[in-house]
Amino acid sequence: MEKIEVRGLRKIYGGHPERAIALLEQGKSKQHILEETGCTVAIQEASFDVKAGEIFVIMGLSGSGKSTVLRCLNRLIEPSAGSVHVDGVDVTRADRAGLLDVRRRKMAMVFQNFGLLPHRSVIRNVEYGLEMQGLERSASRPKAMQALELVGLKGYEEKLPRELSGGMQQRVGLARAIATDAEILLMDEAFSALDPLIRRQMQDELLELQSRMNKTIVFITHDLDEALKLGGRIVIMKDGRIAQLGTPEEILTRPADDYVRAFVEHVDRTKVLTARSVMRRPESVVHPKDGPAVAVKRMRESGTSTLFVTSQARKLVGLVRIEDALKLLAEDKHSLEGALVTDLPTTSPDTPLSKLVAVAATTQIPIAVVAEDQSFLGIVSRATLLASIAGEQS
Ligand SMILES: Nc1ncnc2c1ncn2[C@@H]1O[C@H](COP(=O)(O)OP(=O)(O)OP(=O)(O)O)[C@@H](O)[C@H]1O
Repeated sequence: MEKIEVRGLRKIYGGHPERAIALLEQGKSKQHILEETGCTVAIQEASFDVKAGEIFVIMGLSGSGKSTVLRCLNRLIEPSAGSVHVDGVDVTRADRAGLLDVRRRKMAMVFQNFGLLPHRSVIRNVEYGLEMQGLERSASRPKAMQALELVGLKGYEEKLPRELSGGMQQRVGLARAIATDAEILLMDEAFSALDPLIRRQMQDELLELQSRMNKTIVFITHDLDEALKLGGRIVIMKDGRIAQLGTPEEILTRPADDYVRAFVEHVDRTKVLTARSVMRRPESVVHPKDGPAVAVKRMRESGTSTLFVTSQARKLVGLVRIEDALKLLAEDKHSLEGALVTDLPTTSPDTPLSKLVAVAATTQIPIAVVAEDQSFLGIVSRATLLASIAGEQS
């Protein structure tokens, strides 16, 4: 069971949603439906799952339906059709009391314009969500203090929102959401009102916080760079439909259609793509005990002049060059030992291409991608690296 399961979600604004839905099912366009019925189709159809602990980004241009989808999750907007399950409970069927409980305990929202109460001090703003949960001041104060400390605002408790910068105000908004202990944070363009520098700083802080909090976060943005940076997975919305759902790497390397392709065209791929997404399995490897004859044969078969040597447990041992293997063969040696190059360029699978480029510049041999336990995962050759940066699709 996923944390949030959305199935067949639809939202039509206007007086005759049934007619609009019937036309939608006939495959009519948003525009046609608007002209015919006066209804705006905000969500044509959306189905997706959000996993516990992930940052799930909903991204799209203005009017694509992101905010409507987010607000259907806690029914701030009433869906016209479809279901939303949170921890297995259908929110769309919840009664008023059940719904209030979901909004107060399960999901907390962080808004673009911070949503702070101007006449309340910082700490009283953070306590607000806890008051809504019915907590006494004596119980809410320590929780609010803890949340403020987590977002780096210790010492600002008694300030008023207007005495803080935009970035700090949004930290108060975040602290208020965190203090409620809600497992799900709904963040609606939460950083869009901030200056670019502060915005990037807040993104970093959110990632850092998330590594400690492990909440489930649904984050809306119209900014692709922000989506790629924050999203474990990203939904790209277009005209109230999901154009693509995937990891940042999938969206960059395998755009689902021309719309997504055009969207991602100008992204700096070297910051998003990692060694894992461009590495290839080597044609073959050799074990140390296989000896030079086997090594030479494998290199000839695969047309390469080097071969990686791995242990039986697939750990990287080193590399052998064809000229050295031939020399061993001529000397009638049966072990690769004398020809093993062990000082190799290696990298972790999570290294971004921007860093790999620097490694590739220092070596002629492919870079070996190894896991933490030295398991050999694949290779990145200079040619692969250049092609990936240039945006050639695999
Ligand atoms: N209350 C409403 N009444 C009528 N139409 C609405 C209402 N709210 C949104 N819409 C329409 O629904 C569509 C989707 O809007 P929505 O706000 O969900 O998109 P969005 O992607 O979040 O855009 P933005 O980034 O501009 O907020 C748009 O065509 C919008 O005009």
